[in-house]
Amino acid sequence: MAQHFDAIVIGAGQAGPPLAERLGKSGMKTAIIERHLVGGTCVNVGCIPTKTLVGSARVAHAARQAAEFGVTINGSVEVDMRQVKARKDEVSGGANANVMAWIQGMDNVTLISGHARFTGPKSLDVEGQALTADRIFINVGARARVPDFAGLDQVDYLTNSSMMAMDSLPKHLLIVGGSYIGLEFAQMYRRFGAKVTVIEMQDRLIGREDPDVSSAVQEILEGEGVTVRTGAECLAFEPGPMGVRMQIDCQQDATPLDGSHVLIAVGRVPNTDSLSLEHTGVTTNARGYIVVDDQLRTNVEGIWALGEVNARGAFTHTTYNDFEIVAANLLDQDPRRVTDRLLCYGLFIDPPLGRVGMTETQARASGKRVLMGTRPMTRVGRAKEFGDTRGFIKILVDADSQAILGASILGMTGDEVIQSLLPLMYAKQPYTVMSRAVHIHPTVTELLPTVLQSLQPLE
Ligand SMILES: Cc1cc2nc3c(=O)[nH]c(=O)nc-3n(C[C@H](O)[C@H](O)[C@H](O)COP(=O)(O)OP(=O)(O)OC[C@H]3O[C@@H](n4cnc5c(N)ncnc54)[C@H](O)[C@@H]3O)c2cc1C
Ligand SMILES: NC(=O)c1ccc[n+]([C@@H]2O[C@H](COP(=O)([O-])OP(=O)(O)OC[C@H]3O[C@@H](n4cnc5c(N)ncnc54)[C@H](O)[C@@H]3O)[C@@H](O)[C@H]2O)c1
Repeated sequence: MAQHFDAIVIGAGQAGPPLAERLGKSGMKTAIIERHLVGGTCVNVGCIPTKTLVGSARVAHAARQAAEFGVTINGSVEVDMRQVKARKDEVSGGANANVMAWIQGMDNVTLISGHARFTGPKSLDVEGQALTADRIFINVGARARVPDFAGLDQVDYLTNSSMMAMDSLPKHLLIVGGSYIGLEFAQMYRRFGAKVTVIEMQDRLIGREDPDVSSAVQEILEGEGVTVRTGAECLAFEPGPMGVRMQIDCQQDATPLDGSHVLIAVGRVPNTDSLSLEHTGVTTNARGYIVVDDQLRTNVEGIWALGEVNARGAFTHTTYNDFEIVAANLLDQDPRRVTDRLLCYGLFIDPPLGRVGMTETQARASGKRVLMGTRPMTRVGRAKEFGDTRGFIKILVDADSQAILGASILGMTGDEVIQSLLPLMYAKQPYTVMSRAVHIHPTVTELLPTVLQSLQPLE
């Protein structure tokens, strides 16, 4: 006999727990099913542990630069990778424990451990346990994509998940994929003291960003001793003298690359392949992501998909916003929509890249009349005072509506500074609101009005 619930949430990532809480509070008998660790990717193998490692790496970097700031460290700067990992485990483990305690304290919510598979549009099997529900919310996330590279099965390789168990320093870390995951690991391991080589298939790093952002990021990484190989189209692996031997280029340069470890960071695949979705009629796209409408409903009545699995966002904040959208529509009679959301994210190298809205490339392709303002961080007082003038600010404005279209801020605190543009963009106010506003000195943000006062038409 199946156990019946008013609502079932599959996956306790970034949308599942807050949604289960709201559903339970509204009086619905709710179950949340998790097959591994509550908190999902962000808490256990994504944002939280990686940013904790970025924090350790930043201190190592700052300690090595101490003399430039007139600070003497007697003795060499050493990184104890076991302690680095222990600190990461404490922060990430603490977050996981908090999510667990939160779920266990929810009214009307039962946590069920195990892997869920659909047996029908309103029924599930969780390792032999039959469950039914009137409403089912899919929040199953994604995992590292591991392509079928020649010889990869002959070597030990790492993904963002298995990297979390590292408590020693690789001699030479080879990172396949020069995008968000690859670059954050590249800089942090270089700062920990490893030799690092990034191997990217495209002709530049972070191909979604503007070319000037890609080259400035490459310069930052190379300036710290990371080796970057772009245009690497023909990869093959075999065991080698250091651990792994890689063939990168089959045409021009046949010299193999020897590394002690290899990290595969070439994108994500959705966890829909083990959900038995064929029993539901839910539509997925060619890459396996669930197709949803603007309010996150699938094509099957009573089934929603939230978070990375719906391909409408690939970040923790977009996943959490998915929860807000579903809860607002279902429980608050508030018709919030995905298309109300503005794109924003960070790349947490140091200094970080903050991004909102359109890139320059997208603005040029939009057909709009576009104005652009830029400023190198070498002309930002705060950056000079704090000794990090790498990067630049770039803001794009619609010449006709005066709306801010997008921005890239690569530079110290760029991930924070850029967010001061967001309320203006959500409020659909002209850039002049900001360019006329007085900001605090000496900060990076105080230069945003200056940049906006020097807008020029895009050529
Ligand atoms: C290395 C790394 C760094 C990142 N850094 C950032 C960052 O700095 N900022 C940011 O915004 N984003 C970052 N992200 C992205 C962010 O982690 C994800 O976008 C976010 O966690 C997605 O949340 P989700 O709830 O959709 O999925 P997840 O967090 O993956 O949660 C899905 C959950 O569902 C469970 N599950 C899957 N299938 C089943 C099943 N059949 N039955 C039961 N349970 C199931 C999984 O075990 C998992 O717990 C990072 C990602 C990675 C990999
Ligand atoms: N700061 C953040 O918010 C943050 C940090 C890490 C990850 N994430 C999320 O995780 C997602 C996945 O990140 P990612 O960096 O793994 O993937 P990605 O899809 O952003 O980039 C994959 C990279 O690998 C390259 N690549 C693909 N195939 C290759 C091959 N055969 N050889 C060499 N290079 C190859 C691509 O050209 C691309 O540069 C992102 O979309 C992002 O949303 C976010």
